[in-house]
Amino acid sequence: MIRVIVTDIEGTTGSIAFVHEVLFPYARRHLGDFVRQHGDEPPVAEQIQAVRELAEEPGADLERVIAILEGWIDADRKVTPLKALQGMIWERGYRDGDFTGHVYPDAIEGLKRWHQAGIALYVYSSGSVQAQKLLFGHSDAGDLTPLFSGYFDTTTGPKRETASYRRIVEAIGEPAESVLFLSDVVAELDAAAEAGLKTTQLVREPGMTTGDHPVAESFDAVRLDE
Ligand SMILES: CSCCC(=O)C(=O)COP(=O)(O)O
Ligand SMILES: [Mg+2]
Repeated sequence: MIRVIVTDIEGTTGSIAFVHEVLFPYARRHLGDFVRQHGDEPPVAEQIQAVRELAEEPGADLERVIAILEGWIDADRKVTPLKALQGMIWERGYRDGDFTGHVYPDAIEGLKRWHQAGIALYVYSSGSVQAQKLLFGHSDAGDLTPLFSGYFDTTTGPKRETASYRRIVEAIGEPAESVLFLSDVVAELDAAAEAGLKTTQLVREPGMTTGDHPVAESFDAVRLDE
């Protein structure tokens, strides 16, 4: 019996286009100014130092750090310091009303229905926990954060590694087989299934690569009894 649902964001609760055509370009546009203005503040300084370590360039000055981060945005690297800084930058965009978080109508309804039925809902995204809370807190349908019991990001581990899902299940405190993971990416679902979770792939676009997981075109079609 499914007691917990853990959901991916990009391609699952919301569109890939929103992330790649709105969020990433906004972060890229504001990255340089943000790092120059806030680089001395401890939460930002910590991530700048993490960039130097991850890039193995301990002597990188601020402009070099900015260039490394811009390269990582362009390559869609799911690395923690970039994801943490993007979350901080998006905060202003949401606050100023430059955009709202895209969530598919069927996802909004599905999340509300499952929450109402007593199923605990969690998010697992490469976007930082701050970014996740911002997206659902400033969604097209208003504040959806009361629906969620918790959030996981790359500080728990990469989404394509089985160990990440073992950590999530341990943190949630439920048996793996009572946890359903929703994602559009087969490699993420494979890793979750390897850890014993139930899985369903969201196939929102025709022609997407599928694997050995149940598929659903929308949250309406997600089965909890498979
Ligand atoms: C939290 S919204 C931004 C999502 C993001 O930065 C990203 O890289 C998408 O990752 P996901 O794991 O949701 O596919
Ligand atoms: Mg995804």
